[in-house]
Amino acid sequence: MRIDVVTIFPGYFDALELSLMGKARDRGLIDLRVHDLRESANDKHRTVDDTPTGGGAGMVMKPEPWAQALDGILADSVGAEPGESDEPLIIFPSPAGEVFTQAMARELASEAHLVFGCGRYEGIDQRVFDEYGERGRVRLVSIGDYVLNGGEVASIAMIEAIGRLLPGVVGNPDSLVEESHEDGLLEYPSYTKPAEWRGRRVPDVLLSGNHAAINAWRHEQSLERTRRVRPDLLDD
Ligand SMILES: CN1CCN(Cc2ccc(Cn3ccc4ccc(-c5n[nH]c(N)c5C#N)cc43)cc2)CC1
Repeated sequence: MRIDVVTIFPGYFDALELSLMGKARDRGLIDLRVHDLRESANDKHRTVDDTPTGGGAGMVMKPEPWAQALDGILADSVGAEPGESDEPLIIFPSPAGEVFTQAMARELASEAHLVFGCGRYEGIDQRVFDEYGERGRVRLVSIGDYVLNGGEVASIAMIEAIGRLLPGVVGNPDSLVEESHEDGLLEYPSYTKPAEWRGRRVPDVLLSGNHAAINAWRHEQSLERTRRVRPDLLDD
């Protein structure tokens, strides 16, 4: 999968050189390209923002630098493999977006080419979304009901959630199956050695070697935790 990121803070994405994402890049499973939006601003001061038309607080990101950056990426995008979507999907993190979920991560993991447009200030001129929404596929996506200062942290979260689902990225694919939200439930509690720690014992069933009983206990624990913490996940 090719992933392009457009941002005025490229340094945020150094985090994706670490751990599993870094290994996936080294192995060619993810082709991550980070673009500094200011390099697409042609004035002397590399201006990317201006005051909101109609008044209001803060600044809004100008459309021209975004168009130069996105046009360059789309022009450079190659055809997809059979079964993959042709056009790159442009994702703009936004507090006004559809909420990112594990199901969306799974859906986006089948894309050949994703582009993340990281806004800052009070957001991006609406005409950028209109222009690229008419020309191709655009989704505004939120990682949760709270306000961040820009789209970078959200993009890193989504890239990690999507990237870890790609074949070969996570060592043992079985570990992707029993995770929170993968089966619609929260994950069961996990334990390791020692069997007793500060007087707290690991549940006996986990030491029994009875895998049917262990699986039943784990499913019940997932259900109980989901009922207690996220009853909304159990609504039909
Ligand atoms: C006139 N209006 C103008 C907008 N403000 C609201 C507002 C809009 C954006 C920002 C900062 N910001 C800029 C780009 C950007 C991208 C994503 C996110 C983001 N936050 N939370 C998530 N889950 C996010 C995600 N994903 C935040 C971003 C701050 C305040 C109201 C008044």
